Amino acid sequence: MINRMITKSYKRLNNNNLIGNLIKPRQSIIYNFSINKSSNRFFTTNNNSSEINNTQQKPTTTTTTLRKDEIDFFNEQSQDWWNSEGTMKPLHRMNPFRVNYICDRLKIYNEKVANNPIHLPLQGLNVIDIGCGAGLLTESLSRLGASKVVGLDAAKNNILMAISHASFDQKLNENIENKSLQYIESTIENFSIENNQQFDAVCSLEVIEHVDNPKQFLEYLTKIVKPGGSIFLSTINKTFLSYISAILGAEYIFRMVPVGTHHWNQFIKPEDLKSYLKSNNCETTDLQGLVYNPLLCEWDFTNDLNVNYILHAIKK
Ligand SMILES: C[S@@+](CC[C@H](N)C(=O)[O-])C[C@H]1O[C@@H](n2cnc3c(N)ncnc32)[C@H](O)[C@@H]1O
Ligand SMILES: [Mg+2]
Repeated sequence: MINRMITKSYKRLNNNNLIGNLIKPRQSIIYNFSINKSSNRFFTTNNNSSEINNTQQKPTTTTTTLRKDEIDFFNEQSQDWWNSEGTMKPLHRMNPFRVNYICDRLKIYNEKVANNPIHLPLQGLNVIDIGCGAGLLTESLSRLGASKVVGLDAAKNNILMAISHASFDQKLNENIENKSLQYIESTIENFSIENNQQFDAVCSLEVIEHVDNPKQFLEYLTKIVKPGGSIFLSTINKTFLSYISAILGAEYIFRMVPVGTHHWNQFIKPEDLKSYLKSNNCETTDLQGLVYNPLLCEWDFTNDLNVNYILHAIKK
């Protein structure tokens, strides 16, 4: 029932001429909305840039980390994103692990987090989720009390689905209304040029293997991290085993994700990621392997970095 309502709202948002008319390609688009609970109708406006703190009206960049084929692919997945048994099942199952990882690492490196109440570990923090999809991690970051959470994705349908989904939860709807949770349709390059704000934590999970020019992606990403702030990245290693497991196994044998989700040549070795981070003044402080059991549909941490891994880095 709730899923049908979310999909209906999402379709209404997607058909909303107001949004369609205002879209300017290659510029960040912030969606503000509220829901009238008695009629279940959305009131949406969007606003190019003025809601981002310290926004400068600079031209957007001419280079892009965006691969159009990837964005087309993810735009098509948006309606199934919150189906925990659907094509995003592995991400749904991974979410509690990565949320715990982020909180545990921040507890060590951020004084505020170390002193925060246990149920609101991110209280007082500014956090951004780059390539947020329809908000799996973004929603968790907001629920954990972050004072500002931005979910940013280049796929418009994902941003609209994220807004639709959040609006059916009282707390998240409140957070959107008071702007402590904000969704933006943009790329990292446009956002980092248009916006002066720096964040206590920048997360980009399962994204970098889908972008063009990961080195440049990280140059832009590291610019929006505060000195002493944290970066969380998760992705897939470029090994023989990752081809067998993440492509043959996950796409062709177990049909866990659609065929064509991943391209082996875009996978990244942890040494490369660490060196790109280092060249942007960021030190990797932790690297953990993640392993998925397709029979139990469960993730676990491992010392083996051959397939999936997550890392934490600190900007100096
Ligand atoms: C596999 S999904 C991961 C979603 C989310 N981070 C999660 O783990 O739940 C990758 C997301 O990255 C987005 N994406 C890909 N390239 C991007 C780019 N250059 N800039 C912003 N978003 C991008 C896609 O639209 C897609 O939603
Ligand atoms: Mg992926």
